[in-house]
Amino acid sequence: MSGSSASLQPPADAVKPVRHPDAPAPGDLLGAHYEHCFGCGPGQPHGLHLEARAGEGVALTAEFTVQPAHQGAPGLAHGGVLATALDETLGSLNWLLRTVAVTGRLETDYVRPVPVGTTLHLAAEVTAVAGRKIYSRAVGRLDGPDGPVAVRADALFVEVKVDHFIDHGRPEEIRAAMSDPDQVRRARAFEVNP
Ligand SMILES: CCCCCCCC(=O)SCCNC(=O)CCNC(=O)[C@H](O)C(C)(C)COP(=O)(O)OP(=O)(O)OC[C@H]1O[C@@H](n2cnc3c(N)ncnc32)[C@H](O)[C@@H]1OP(=O)(O)O
Repeated sequence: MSGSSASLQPPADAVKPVRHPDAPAPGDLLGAHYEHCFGCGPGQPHGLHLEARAGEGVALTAEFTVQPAHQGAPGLAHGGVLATALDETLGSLNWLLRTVAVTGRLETDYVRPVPVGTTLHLAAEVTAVAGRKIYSRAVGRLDGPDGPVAVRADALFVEVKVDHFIDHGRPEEIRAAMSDPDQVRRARAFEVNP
């Protein structure tokens, strides 16, 4: 069974997403937005180290290889980790819009078990935008970009101001991220247009 809930159906006045003119070119790796991000950061030993690559329009692809640290049942990826991979992939789309946004709702279908050692091939796209609301979907496949579907998600991201992170984040990490001398890294920690 699948199908997303009513709150993930774009309203009648939703518009098509517009790729930002400064978005990375199709085929370019997006790179980690923040060193300590559990989804993509190189500084998280047990993180997913997910690598996303810009596609055409407001779409991208990503890969994540399931490690032993990501198990739920013996030899199988934990469902929450797979949801994280989908969330991270979907969240990366906002970089192509250059909109700062956070996940409001994420609905996941688990279609096939994902063994440890598997590389999950993810593809995601923004389907519609309505004011601050960004509607998107993603699919994760086994054995290659055209392999069998293992997971699917529909999501709603909500645009926020950078204050969202400043007001709610733990001061130590906020201070460290804000004092990074690299201007691009500093901005991307919050996915703000540098
Ligand atoms: C830097 C980027 C990193 C990316 C990492 C990957 C992405 C992530 O994991 S982000 C972390 C997880 N997410 C969070 O922590 C978000 C926590 N939630 C919040 O902060 C707030 O609830 C937030 C910002 C989503 C919405 O709050 P707020 O800004 O007050 O907006 P609010 O007025 O409630 O909602 C705006 C619209 O979105 C809709 N909406 C908000 N949440 C939901 C939801 N869960 N389901 C459906 N609709 C929703 C509202 O109905 C409203 O719609 P409308 O404009 O039609 O009335």
